[in-house]
Formats: sequence, C-alpha cells, structure tokens
Amino acid sequence: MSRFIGAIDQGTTSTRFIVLDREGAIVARDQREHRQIYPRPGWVEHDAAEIWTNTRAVIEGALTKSGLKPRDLAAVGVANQRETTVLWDRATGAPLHNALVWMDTRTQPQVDRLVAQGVGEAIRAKTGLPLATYFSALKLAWLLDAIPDARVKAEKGEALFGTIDSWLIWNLTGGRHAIEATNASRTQLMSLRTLQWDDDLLRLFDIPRACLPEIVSSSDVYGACVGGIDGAPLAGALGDQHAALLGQACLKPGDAKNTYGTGCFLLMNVGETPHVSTQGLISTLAYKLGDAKPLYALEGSIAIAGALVQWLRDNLGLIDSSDDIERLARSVPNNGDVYFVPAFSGLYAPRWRGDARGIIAGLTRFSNKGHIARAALEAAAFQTREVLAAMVADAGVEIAALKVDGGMAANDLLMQFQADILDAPVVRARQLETTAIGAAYAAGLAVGFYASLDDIAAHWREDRRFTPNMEPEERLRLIASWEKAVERSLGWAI
Ligand SMILES: Nc1ncnc2c1ncn2[C@@H]1O[C@H](COP(=O)(O)OP(=O)(O)O)[C@@H](O)[C@H]1O
Ligand SMILES: O=P(O)(O)OC[C@H](O)CO
Repeated sequence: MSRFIGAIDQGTTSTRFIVLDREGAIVARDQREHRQIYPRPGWVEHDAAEIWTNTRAVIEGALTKSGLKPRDLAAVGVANQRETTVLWDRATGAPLHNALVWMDTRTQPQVDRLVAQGVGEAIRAKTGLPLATYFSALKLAWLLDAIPDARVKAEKGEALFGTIDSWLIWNLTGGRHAIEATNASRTQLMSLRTLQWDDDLLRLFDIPRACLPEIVSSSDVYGACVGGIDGAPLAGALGDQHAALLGQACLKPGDAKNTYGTGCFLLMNVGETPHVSTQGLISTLAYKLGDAKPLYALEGSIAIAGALVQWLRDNLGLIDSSDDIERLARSVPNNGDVYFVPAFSGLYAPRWRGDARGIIAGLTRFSNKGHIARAALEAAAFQTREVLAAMVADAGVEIAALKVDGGMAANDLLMQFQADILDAPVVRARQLETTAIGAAYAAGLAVGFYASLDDIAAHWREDRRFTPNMEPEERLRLIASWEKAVERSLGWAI
C-alpha cells in the first residue's frame, strides 16, 4: 500500500493540503488564503470557484515541494468549514452565486419570523440546533429566493445544494453529489437521530428535496479523485470541528477539545445518544465512521476568535501579521480594564443573541493599542469559559484539562490566560493541524491504512501544559467586568 495519506483542510480563511505518514507525522504541506467578500454589513461570502482553484493549487504545491506523486497517497480526506452554503448548476458545475458563509447574518429576519411562529423548540428537538443565522437551511432558502430561476431549477434537480465538503466531493470525484453526515447535521434539515433529511423540516424551510445531496458516512470511499491527485481514493470527510475532535483523539464520552481558528469551537464527545442541551449548547454529530454506530457531541460555538486578530490586522492595520499580536499584547502588563466583545455576527453559544454587535468597553486616555490587542485575545478566553461552564452544567462532567489546537492556540499569552480564567489546565497538542489530521484519520480508516481508532489514538502527543496561576479574586473581577461588557453589546442590531 502507498505510504502516505492526504488531507484537504478547507477553512474559513484558507485552504491547506497536508500529507501524513503512518505515524501521523506531517511530511508535506501547502496553504492558500481566499478572498473574504463583504457586500454589506453582516454579509460574508466566498467564491466557491476560487476555493476549488485553491484546493487544486495547494494539492499541487504540497506534492511538488515533497516530490510525492498521487500514487503515493493511499487515500485523501476532507475537513471543511461547516454550514457555508453553495448552490451550483448541475450541467455546468458553476456556482450560481457566491457561497453564503456560516457567519453571514443576512437571514436574521427569517430567523425572527420562525421564532415568532413558535417552531424553534420543534426544530431544536429534531436537529439539536437553535434557530440562528448560523446554519445552512435559511441560507439555502435565501439563495433559492434571490437567484432568478433557482427555485425552479432546484425543484428539477438542475441546481444542486451543498456545504463545502459536498462542493469538494463533487469536484474531486467528477460529479458525485454527496454530503458527509457531520456536515449534514449542520444544515438544520437533517434529523439527528435518523441521519436522514426530514420532510417536516424541508416543508418548514421550503427546500425542494431534489436539490439535496445524498448523506454519506464520515469514513468511506466516495470515489476516485481527479483534480491533481488522480486515482487516489477520496475516502473520508468531516466538518472541521468534528475532524479536530477525532484528530485530538477525543474518542470516549467526556473527552473534549477547543479549536481556536477563525471562530472557536469546543466539542465534547457524549457517546451513542445525542444529549439535548439545556444550557444553550448545540447537540451535534461527532462522527459516523463507516457502518459503526454514530457518535454524538455537545458543542459550544463561538463565531469570532482569530477573526478578531485578522480584523485588527486588515481593518485597523494594528499589526502586520496575526503572530504579531502576542508581542503587542505583551507590551502592556494587563488589559488596562479594556474589554472587547467581538459580536460581529451576534453572539453564538451559549447566549444566541443575533441582536448583539461588537463593542470595545472601558476606554480611557490611558488605553493604547497594547490594551486593545490584549482585550482581543482575552475575548476568546472569556467566551471559552462561558461555553465550558455551560458544558459542565449540561453534561454533569468535570473536564480535568482542556485539549486545545488551531492557529490561535500557538499564542502562549492567550493559552496561559485561558488556563488562568478557566482555573483549569490547558493542554496544547504537539500538532496544531488536528483538523487536517482528523480528516486523514477518517480516510485512512476507510482504506485500512490505519487499523483502528486505538492505532490513531496512539499518535496523540502533548506539546505544552499551561497551569492556572491567577488569584481567585482577580479571576472573579475580570469575569464580572467581561459580563458587564457583554451586557452593553446586546440589543444593538434591531
Ligand atoms: N499567533 C497567533 N495569535 C493569535 N491568533 C493567531 C495567531 N496565529 C494565527 N492566529 C489566528 O488564527 C486563525 C487561523 O487559524 P486556523 O486554525 O488556520 O483557522 P481557520 O481554519 O478558521 O482558517 C486566524 O484567524 C489568525 O488570525
Ligand atoms: O474555519 P474554521 O476552522 O474557523 O471553522 C469554522 C466552523 O466550521 C464553522 O462552523
């Protein structure tokens, strides 16, 4: 058998291709950012064609750099930004509109209408998801209404819906219309228990069944690849946060990880039965490997984490690169009483307040850019604390230590502050690319490259453990001020 596994990690800001060996070590890697398109306040779009072009480019880049050939890959897996909604033409394969990105808030009026109809609880009971702009169903309905003839074409199966995994599976296999189950669980159209499209939900959201893809398992051979890795089996896909759960070897109930990327997503494995949250968390599929029973997870989703660092870089020009934020934040000894609530897309878990908007609170003549940098980093930690507290209350389990990964987890200052504000150890994985690694595991398991979950669990390695070192009074003071700032952010967008 070939000696390597490939994984595409199609994230909110960039696309990567990595190649792993059997021990889980990365032997090749390439990455490209794509355009973030903001047509109006609150709207966020991606060009799906650009994403496919970048996917091919990073595959070629990684193979060229390492001198590997497609035949060296035993299989390829996909991890992807979830909920982002693509509609394309079956005949031409061309997108009919820019993709609506998960953090886009244009469907808030439709959310409000459904909330007023009182259907929120029924939807949550079936899908595990609250009514929010975050999920795909309302984005798809918006596209079907906004694009001329789209609804008619969708009813005839001539316009096809997919999340980014579907879009890549379609292109990589030369035309298979499929969606992987964890991604389908984020559309708000699938029953979490049956893992099938649900007729009541299709009626409620007014979605024609003919445009929907076939739901497939997270680990299975979907087809042979084209697009630069010709012939390699495409054998696994997972929503990126589910992939990170697998990549962090969170395989048993109670195992949890937090991924700090564009947003921040804390997932805990809850075993073979979905856990209905009473604390504002999402009940979601963890993964469905081949014919094995599906496993479920509780999730706390935070929309803006690393995206705030990018915003300081791109919109304010405060830093040149994301890494620079640590140095800027270290230029001051503390936050100087400045708090940044990054409610750019409202607030997600556990508050679900679509009416919140971003604010910086506590500014005085003393405040400087170091304080703002520090407040931006601390925002991810404060939000994580809220989500973790909700998870502990919901599931009734203590999390002894939080496993972390993602681009922002490289930031030592943030990780130490996270441990301090949680009053719990934070354990950084040696490999921060756990998302791509999880996708590689799913694909590798499907083709027998990895023998079992035990085989992959043995690959996990600790990089560094951050131990809490903050006085309780100081922690409580900081949390109280953060909560005051959050109160100020609510009710801004009406
Ligand atoms: N050293 C750092 N400190 C803080 N944030 C960082 C650092 N390095 C990267 N980031 C942030 O992490 C995010 C990239 O992480 P990544 O896991 O690649 O995200 P995604 O998969 O969402 O594209 C970006 O938003 C970037 O601003
Ligand atoms: O692109 P990421 O890694 O921030 O992940 C985005 C999430 O999948 C959105 O639900």
